[in-house]
Amino acid sequence: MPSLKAIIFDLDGTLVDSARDLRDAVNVLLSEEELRQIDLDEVKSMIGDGAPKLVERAVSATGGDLSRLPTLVVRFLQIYEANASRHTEAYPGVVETLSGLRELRIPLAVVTNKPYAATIEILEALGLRAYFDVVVGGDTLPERKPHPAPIHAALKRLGVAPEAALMIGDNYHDVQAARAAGVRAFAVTYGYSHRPHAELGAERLIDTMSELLPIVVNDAAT
Ligand SMILES: O=C(O)COP(=O)(O)O
Ligand SMILES: [Mg+2]
Repeated sequence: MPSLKAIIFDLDGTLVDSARDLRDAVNVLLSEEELRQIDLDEVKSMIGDGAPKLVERAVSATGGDLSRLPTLVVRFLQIYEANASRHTEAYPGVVETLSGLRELRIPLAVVTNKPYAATIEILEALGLRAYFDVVVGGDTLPERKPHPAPIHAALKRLGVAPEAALMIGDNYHDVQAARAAGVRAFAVTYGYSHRPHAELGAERLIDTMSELLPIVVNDAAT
């Protein structure tokens, strides 16, 4: 990858496993609404398209009143933002990889559909904030992935052309957004993909983040 000038990471399901904190916050909301609780697998199938969509899916799956959605999303964010990093942890190999990429002086960005405030809280709590030159949240712009605008915004702030960048995500919307932005995309085979990894359309699949650094180093050497 000789021309690689920046790497853009998705957050949930790619850098961090945040499903337990999301489940717990959703369940506080659901119990306030006197709706049934959801389990970890259910919440994983609902993550990926931002907080409003997560709340909509959870309320709809548990038979709640969707006409109150805007209020419920505001309440969910209050609950979640106060507890976003209790159980959330970086996946294996993430810290070493980010540190190795920084040593190679490759600019790094996070482009996530998670709201910006919770994103920063998690990155700071896990000691990851300093690795990233740019962080774009799900509420930073009017558009979010799979729209290419958040990726374009990150690249503009990094001063890097799309063809010199690589996106890494766990979900279809990451690959779609990257494609629409003219950026290459890899996908991880863990995380919360809603469809089989082979069908994500990624140029390459990686089973753990530890695979990334050797790929970047080897490609740069060829
Ligand atoms: O908050 C979400 O639903 C997903 O966030 P992600 O874009 O980091 O996977
Ligand atoms: Mg994700």
